[in-house]
Amino acid sequence: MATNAQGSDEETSFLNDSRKVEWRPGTILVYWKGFWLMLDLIKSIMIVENQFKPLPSDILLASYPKTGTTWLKALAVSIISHNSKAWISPEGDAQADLLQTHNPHELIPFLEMETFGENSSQNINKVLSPWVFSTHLPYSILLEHVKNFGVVSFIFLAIQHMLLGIVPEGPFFDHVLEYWKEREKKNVFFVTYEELKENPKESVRSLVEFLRCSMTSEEIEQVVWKSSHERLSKLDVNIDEVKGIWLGIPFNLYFRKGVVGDGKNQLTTEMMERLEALENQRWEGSGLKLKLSIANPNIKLMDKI
Ligand SMILES: Nc1ncnc2c1ncn2[C@@H]1O[C@H](COP(=O)(O)OS(=O)(=O)O)[C@@H](OP(=O)(O)O)[C@H]1O
Repeated sequence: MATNAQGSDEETSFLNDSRKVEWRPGTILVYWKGFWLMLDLIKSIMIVENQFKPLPSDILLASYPKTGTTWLKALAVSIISHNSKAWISPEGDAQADLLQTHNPHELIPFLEMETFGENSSQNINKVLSPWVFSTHLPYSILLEHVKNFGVVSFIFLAIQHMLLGIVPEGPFFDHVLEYWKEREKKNVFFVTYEELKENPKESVRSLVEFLRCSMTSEEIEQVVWKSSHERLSKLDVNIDEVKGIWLGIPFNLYFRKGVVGDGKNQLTTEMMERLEALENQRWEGSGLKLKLSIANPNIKLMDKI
């Protein structure tokens, strides 16, 4: 099927009969293959399907939205740039501290937002292998639509925060469960926000090993500091309201509090109970357990989706 960078209505006409909801004024979510996705995102998946062929050396950071993607991207940049020239500064300096001058999202693009055309960040960022990209897409959709996806190493980060119910890439419980089931595969590294918070050096050490990089304890400490919320949230690049915008989102919005458990302050008892019921229903017997912390106080909980 021919595709252009925008995707076409013809390609997505099969969605006409799908369930749809208006998530925000003007933004329609379509229920597709078990998940709620923005129509434009579905079009992008068609493009990815046609144009992107990952290599075994590529690395995919998969995460549910608001679970700590920005942090994981910062860690990956710090670790990988220590050992390879995956990114270079505009001045051509492979050793430059790119997190000082770039928001992590600028350095590691979302697969589903790439057009793979002449000006894509694949061309801008990828100097040498490995190419690192990220996704909020569910595992099953990637597996079905991205040729060779199975060979890519991927790191999944979940749990601390979440957006529940009818939200892009939701439902949360199903999204996380799909990746969780893959966690024992050799090319998978599954980590949670809580683990990273509780023992950052140990988690980063495991991540360094998974990425086949080598670092001393001091270097790992440096990576933890360089990628920390405390540091990044204060950098000019992430505060400056003029320069600091990516896909229409000001960079400072990626750094709210970063505190595990804060969501409890935003939920009523009834919401907590419904959440627990949903957790029991969807994760029963899986070994997954929620440590409650919800970033978005405006969540809508849905029993049945
Ligand atoms: N470096 C670092 N260290 C620790 N925590 C961090 C970091 N960067 C972002 N955050 C916190 O992650 C939350 C945002 O999640 P995401 O980055 O996944 O958002 S997004 O999906 O990319 O929009 C959001 O959590 P809340 O503050 O609780 O809302 C951020 O504060």
